[in-house]
Amino acid sequence: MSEPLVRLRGVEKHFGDLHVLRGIDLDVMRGEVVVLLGPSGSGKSTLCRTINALEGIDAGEIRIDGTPLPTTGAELARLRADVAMVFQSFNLFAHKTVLENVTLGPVRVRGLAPDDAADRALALLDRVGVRSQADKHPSQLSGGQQQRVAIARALAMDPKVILFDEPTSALDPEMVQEVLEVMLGLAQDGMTMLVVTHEMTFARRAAHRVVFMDEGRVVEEGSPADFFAHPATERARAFLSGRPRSPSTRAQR
Ligand SMILES: Nc1ncnc2c1ncn2[C@@H]1O[C@H](COP(=O)(O)OP(=O)(O)OP(=O)(O)O)[C@@H](O)[C@H]1O
Repeated sequence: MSEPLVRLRGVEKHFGDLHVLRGIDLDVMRGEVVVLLGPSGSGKSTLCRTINALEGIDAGEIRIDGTPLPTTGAELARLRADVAMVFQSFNLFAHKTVLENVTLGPVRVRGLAPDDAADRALALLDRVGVRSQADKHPSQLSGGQQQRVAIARALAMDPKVILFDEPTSALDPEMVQEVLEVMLGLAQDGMTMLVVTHEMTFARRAAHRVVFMDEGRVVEEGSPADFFAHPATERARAFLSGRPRSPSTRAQR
C-alpha cells in the first residue's frame, strides 16, 4: 500500500490546561476526501491547523508525503503552499484585487513569472466561476464569491492537499451550495482534501471516509454510508441526532 500523503501519529496539543488533541492518529491517502465531523470544541479546527503548522504540537509526529513538518520560514511557506488551507472567513487581502490575491502566492512562493501566474489564476477563477470579478476587490464580492476566490487561491499553489476549515459556515444559506458544488468538483477531479464541515449532504456525496472526533480523539471512522447508517458509538449517535453534549463530559477537561 502506498504511503499516506498526510500522516499523523500520536499528536497531542494543549492550550494551557485545555487538552485539545489527545493522541490523534490519522492518515489521508493521495486522492482521498476525508470529512472530519464532531461536536463544537472537539478539536477539528485545531487538528487542521496543526497539519500546516499554523499551530505547533506538543507531542507526536506529522508527516506530509513522508517528510516531517518543517520549522524554518522559507520551508514553512512551501509547506503552506503544498498544504493549502481554505478558512471559514476567506482571509483574502482586502487591498488587493481578486486576481492579485490569486497570483501573489505562486509568484512569491512557487517562483512563477507574473504573466504565467496571471494566466493560471484567470483559468482557475474561470473554473470556480468568478473570472468576471478578477479586477474587483474582495469587498465588492458576495461571501460565496469570496470563498470561491479563496479556493482558486489555494489551487493556484498547486497544492498536494487542501484543508477546508468550515468553508461554508460564514456564508448566507443561498451561497452555501455554490461553494459546495466547487468543492464537489474538486473531489471528483481527484484532489486530496481534508474537510471540516457540518454539511452532512456534502459528506455523504463527496467523502471517501468520515472521521468522527470527540473531545480531542478520533472516536470512529468509516465510509459515509456506514457511518451515517450505523454509527458505532453513542457519541456519534448523539452527534448525528443533534442531542447536546452531557455537561459531565465537559468537566473532564
Ligand atoms: N488559540 C487558542 N487558544 C486557546 N484555546 C483554543 C485556541 N484555539 C482553540 N481553542 C480551544 O480548543 C478547543 C477546540 O477548539 P477547535 O476550534 O479546534 O474545535 P472545533 O471542533 O473545530 O470546534 P467548532 O466546530 O466549534 O469550530 C475549544 O475548547 C477551543 O475553545
